[in-house]
Amino acid sequence: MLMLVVIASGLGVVALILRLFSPQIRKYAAGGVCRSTARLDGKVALITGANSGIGKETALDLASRGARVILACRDVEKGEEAATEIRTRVGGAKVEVRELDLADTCSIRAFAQRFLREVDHLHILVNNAGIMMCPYMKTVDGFEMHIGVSHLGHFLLTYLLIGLLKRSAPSRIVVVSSLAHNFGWIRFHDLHSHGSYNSGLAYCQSKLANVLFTRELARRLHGSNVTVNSVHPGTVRSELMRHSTAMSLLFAVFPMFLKTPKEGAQTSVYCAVAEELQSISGKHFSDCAPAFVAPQGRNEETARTLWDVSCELLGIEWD
Ligand SMILES: NC(=O)C1=CN([C@@H]2O[C@H](COP(=O)(O)OP(=O)(O)OC[C@H]3O[C@@H](n4cnc5c(N)ncnc54)[C@H](OP(=O)(O)O)[C@@H]3O)[C@@H](O)[C@H]2O)C=CC1
Ligand SMILES: CC1=C(/C=C/C(C)=C/C=C/C(C)=C/C=O)C(C)(C)CCC1
Repeated sequence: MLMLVVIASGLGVVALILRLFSPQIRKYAAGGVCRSTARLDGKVALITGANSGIGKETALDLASRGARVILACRDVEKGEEAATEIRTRVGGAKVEVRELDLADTCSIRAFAQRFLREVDHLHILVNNAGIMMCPYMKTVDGFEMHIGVSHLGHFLLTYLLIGLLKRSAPSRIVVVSSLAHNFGWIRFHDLHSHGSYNSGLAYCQSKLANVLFTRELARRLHGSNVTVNSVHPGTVRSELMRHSTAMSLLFAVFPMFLKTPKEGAQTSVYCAVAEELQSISGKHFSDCAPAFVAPQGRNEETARTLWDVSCELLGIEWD
């Protein structure tokens, strides 16, 4: 009984301290801000998963700088709602919605075909869409959902659009990864978790794949005036936690530690527009500053092997 009283009082004290210091914690949690005032008039930006969270706020920011922004969403209705909100918040915003399901290579190919037919330039590609800790699921093509959407889907999309990005240069690719890449490793022997599945590890693997893809692509794009950098957006209140009750609870109990989606979008925007990053490629950023990359994210051999395996799985040749 006494133990329970001690624990309850302890928790009460912690809650009180958190409440007292909430404004300070919020200020710290908000993180870095993109200070660039760069305009994007005449530029075209494409953002995947732009109907919610970080993607929507990234779209809003780029639209407010004058860019024509294409929201690539798997649910067009949700995309249109986001576009309407952006038009309301940014007068004269040039936003369009197009259907793209990264869990289906036919959808990715159809999206790219139409995009290449109808859009002349592409200056900014933000590979933002992602899914976290879902129950075991496969994409239409039989890939495990995390690696299928976050890595393989974006790999194919980038492959199909790379010619346009090169013709539109200077252009930039931003890959939204995560601090979670630190806890991942690429399971080449069982990339799709047929043997055993852990949703957290599957997420970490997909985010590590984002970092490795960024570095290998940067190496291959050297001299093309197309740059690619990866990003950790911070811990952000969004719909990403929808599959994890534990995470949702943790986030509900400690809201002051979380970034808003707008704060979470700052590093993506920074990598997309900052003048000082014009020729920076293959790097990882967090809070609008260079960030630590785990050793497994710096391994060139792993990056090359992942590249080859990805090409094979997608049935493409990309030299
Ligand atoms: N929130 C956080 O704390 C962190 C987020 N990140 C990364 O940030 C990125 C954005 O996440 P966030 O904004 O937080 O989460 P949200 O869940 O709010 O946004 C994810 C977006 O990805 C879309 N998406 C999911 N699956 C597919 C698919 N098959 N095809 C097309 N789009 C798809 C979702 O569409 P729909 O709405 O239809 O499901 C949604 O628009 C992710 O890559 C995530 O891993 C990284 C670190 C921390
Ligand atoms: C422990 C702990 C927290 C949990 C942080 C977590 C669990 C972050 C997860 C980040 C993710 C999922 C990144 C996505 O890529 C809070 C809520 C900050 C509050 C303070 C204590």
